[in-house]
Amino acid sequence: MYDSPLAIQSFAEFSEREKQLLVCWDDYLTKKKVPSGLRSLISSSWKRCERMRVSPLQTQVQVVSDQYDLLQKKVENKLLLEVAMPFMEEIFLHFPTEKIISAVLTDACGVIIEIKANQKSLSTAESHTFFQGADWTEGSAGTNAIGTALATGQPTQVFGAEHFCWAWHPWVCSAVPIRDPLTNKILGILDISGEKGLVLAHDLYYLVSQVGKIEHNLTLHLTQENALTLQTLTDSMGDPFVVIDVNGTVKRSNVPAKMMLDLKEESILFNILEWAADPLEWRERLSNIFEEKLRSRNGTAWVAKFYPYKIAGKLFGSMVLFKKEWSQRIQTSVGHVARFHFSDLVTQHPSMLNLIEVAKKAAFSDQTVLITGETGTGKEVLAQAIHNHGSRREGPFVAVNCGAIPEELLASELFGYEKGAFTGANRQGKKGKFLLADKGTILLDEIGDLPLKVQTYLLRVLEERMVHPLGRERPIPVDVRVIAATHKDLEQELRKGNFREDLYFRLKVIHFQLPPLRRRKQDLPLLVDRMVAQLTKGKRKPSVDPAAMRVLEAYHWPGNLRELRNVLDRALFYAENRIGLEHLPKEIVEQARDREAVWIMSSWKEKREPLDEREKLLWALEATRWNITQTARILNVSRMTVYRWMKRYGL
Ligand SMILES: Nc1ncnc2c1ncn2[C@@H]1O[C@H](COP(=O)(O)OP(=O)(O)OP(=O)(O)O)[C@@H](O)[C@H]1O
Repeated sequence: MYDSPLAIQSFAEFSEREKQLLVCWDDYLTKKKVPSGLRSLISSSWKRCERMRVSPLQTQVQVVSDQYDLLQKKVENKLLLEVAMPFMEEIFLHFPTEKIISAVLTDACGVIIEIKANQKSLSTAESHTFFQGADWTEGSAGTNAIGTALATGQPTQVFGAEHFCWAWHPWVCSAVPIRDPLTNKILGILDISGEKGLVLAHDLYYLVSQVGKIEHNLTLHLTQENALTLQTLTDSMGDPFVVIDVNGTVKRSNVPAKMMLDLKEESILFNILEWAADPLEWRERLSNIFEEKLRSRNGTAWVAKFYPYKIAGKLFGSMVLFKKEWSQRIQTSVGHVARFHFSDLVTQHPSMLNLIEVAKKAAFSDQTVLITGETGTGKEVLAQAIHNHGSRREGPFVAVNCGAIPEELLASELFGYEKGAFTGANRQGKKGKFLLADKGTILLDEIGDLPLKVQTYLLRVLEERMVHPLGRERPIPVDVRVIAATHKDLEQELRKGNFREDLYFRLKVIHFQLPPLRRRKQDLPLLVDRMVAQLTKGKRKPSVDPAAMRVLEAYHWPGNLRELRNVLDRALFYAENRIGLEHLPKEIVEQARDREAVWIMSSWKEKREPLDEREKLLWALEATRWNITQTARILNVSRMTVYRWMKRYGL
């Protein structure tokens, strides 16, 4: 049989085809044989329905979403909804006014998340479970344009008795998958369903062209979002990052670049830093990946790694990532002095308060301490506070980032070497970090990255309290308190064979696990206040708007305290005497709002007391900072309804 995506080719064959299809449907169900007059896309779908035990006599489909789940789905599909809605409105305007016809949008699982129709159509659709939250996949609803388009990934029209379930035989529906422009994954389905007689009124090709426009707009949004995500991501990186054009003009830079390299947008990268090589030469090299050494104005040595920035094969410039030279990077605290004290660990969180109490006691012992926690939770800050509180406070605090040192140099960096120990070694020999930390504390940061060979040396040092510099016959006694830190799950590394069990138990004599910031939200106002004070260093301290604080409280902080500090640093860079929403990265504001909206819905759910219309409206308006579109989405009504209710309740 022909396999056009269209159910019928011309209106002239309408009644003939209608009868033919009914016979096909009857034959298939009674005689169990595939009728010849059927499009193969339909016969394949019927077979799938049989396998999935869909009842051809069912009159309803599964409803998977209650109000809360539906809201979750809307939040997850926020961008799709935002982009598709204007096109659904446009389609709706083309509908014949008195006819039963609706435009719907589903998510990638075939669940309806938006519907546009006149009142009459809505009531009819309601009786056929064609409403928000209903599952229109083939498994739930049998052959239908939405489910079959999802199953085949193709634009699909399903007419009359082509529907596997008789209850939808009075209908015709057309559906087109909307795909993610970047990954080509189906994001959802746009569908028009209506009375059978309207088969030609809603041309499948019109829908295809509307979906084309939706996908185009999605590309534009994604490009903008990517730029925003990139900005937030690069701001929270901690290392300077810039994008330059082919002339070396800085087009984009993150906060660390502005602060540490004193770079401004539109300045010429090659003119403002002191380069080891002639910048003119390597301008030519921008189409390749390469590294260059340089010094910033304060004398810090950096390595800049250039990555070509190409769009569709054309070179636009370069993305440049700066890293401190490893010799400067491995030592995280400056001048072997610990800056942080327990008084810096502001908290009201019960488990943090308890941790601080135990850590204060631990500060007076010489036992090895292991500090674990996600990146940026303050592991080094805690290590410094322990050092500064105990009897070693007058001694040095040496912090070593084990993950930043090339593996072949790690042992000599930690334990030192005698003069002439190996080719390329410093003539005078080198005192290792352990000896530098004598009478003080050594922090072995990123201990999870320590190669197995060096783990063996370290275990020996811990057991013997002696170091063996390379090339030296006799070991040297050393009096060091060891604190190790990692964001890795060491037990998992142990199971994978990447970490020695004996070393693990030796290190975790006292173990502190720092909670992520999202689990100590009550500390946010305190932390913000303290960090803003630290960052403004005695200058006039800007206030933080309550709205901005609420966003900070709602955000989930994957980069923890470091990310918070970077966000505040960035905000202070732009703000004058108050930090407002406009000074926070847009992505953080939007994510926080979405989360809050979900939270509001869940608290309604928990409350279980029916809220009246005005109360619900107020909650939703508050949650979205009076954003009408978002409020409408939360309440599952149109924007016009929100305006009407606001007027009705004098809001
Ligand atoms: N209690 C605090 N008060 C102020 N700032 C803090 C505090 N804790 C952490 N920070 C900030 O967060 C940054 C990251 O902290 P720290 O380096 O201790 O985290 P970490 O857990 O060791 O991170 P990583 O695992 O990435 O090494 C610090 O540089 C500091 O700016």
